[in-house]
Amino acid sequence: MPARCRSEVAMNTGAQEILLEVDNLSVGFDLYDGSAPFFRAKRRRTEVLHAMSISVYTGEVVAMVGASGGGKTVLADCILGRFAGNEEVTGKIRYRGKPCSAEDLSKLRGNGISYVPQGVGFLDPLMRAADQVRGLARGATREQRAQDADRRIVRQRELFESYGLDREVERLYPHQLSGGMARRVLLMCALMDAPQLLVADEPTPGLDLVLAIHALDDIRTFANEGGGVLLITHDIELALAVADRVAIVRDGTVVEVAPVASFERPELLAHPYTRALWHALPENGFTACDEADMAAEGPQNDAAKEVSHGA
Ligand SMILES: Nc1ncnc2c1ncn2[C@@H]1O[C@H](COP(=O)(O)OP(=O)(O)OP(=O)(O)O)[C@@H](O)[C@H]1O
Ligand code: NI
Repeated sequence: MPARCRSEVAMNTGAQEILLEVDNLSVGFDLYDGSAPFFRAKRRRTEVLHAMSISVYTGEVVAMVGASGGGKTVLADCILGRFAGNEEVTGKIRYRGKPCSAEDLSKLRGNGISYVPQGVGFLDPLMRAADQVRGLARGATREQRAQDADRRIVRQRELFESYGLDREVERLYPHQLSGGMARRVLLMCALMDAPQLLVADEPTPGLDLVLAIHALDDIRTFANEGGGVLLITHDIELALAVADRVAIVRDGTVVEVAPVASFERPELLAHPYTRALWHALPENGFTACDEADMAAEGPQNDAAKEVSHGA
């Protein structure tokens, strides 16, 4: 992992505006008990997000770190207005201060908020790489759409060049792309429409180190130029390399949001789970977490649980 991407690119110093506020979001899914015969199957509600709160300002990268199954992708789906239909959702999501319904959020997708999905299965298997990145041309008239299509070709070629993808790759279908190429195509799809907020769900697995650094630099540069990024990752080292703040997710809730600087001194970290993650970093001795101790201990410093941005 890169030592500190943040030092390589000057930080944005402009006034920050709030882009995204997730406020006390809870999500429960209705599931049917598969062990019972169909006509007796009972519906059971399982809550996977519990009063989750997180904010992202312009100019910052907020990393969301936590174990598998913690609810990070469910949160991303909610922000993108992608609901399965079998869930109950409470709480609020605001974009630029405005409370958004599921419909508002799905309209913002590609029009302000872009997504880098976790799986390469999001690519259309029947569409060539260049067309996936270009997306649909927009415009009220045929002439406007033709102009937009030309602009998209130029932008797609810039992105391909910057990500080291040859012209031959333009014509490949997803099954012909390597894992690393497919991930780059996903990232380029998200950057195509000049979003304000990027929600990136594990954008680097499958990339070699050089490309992972490139992807992180790109995410950092995007924020420095005034965008905001919610970067979902398992990898705390990656989070510390690129983010301004790190939100620690555990069992469907954010247990702590800490500025990256707090990870230099574990006593600045409020929650035992965050400190356990810190101790598990190779440079800090690689000590395994003791789940029982963490369950017994609560956060030690409630005031540090949610820190203000840029703190
Ligand atoms: N449509 C759904 N119906 C029922 N349960 C779901 C649904 N989508 C997700 N879940 C459950 O919600 C929980 C959180 O899943 P999620 O994919 O958000 O975790 P994650 O933190 O993104 O994990 P990973 O790091 O492995 O990607 C899991 O227990 C998952 O099984
Ligand atoms: Ni996930």
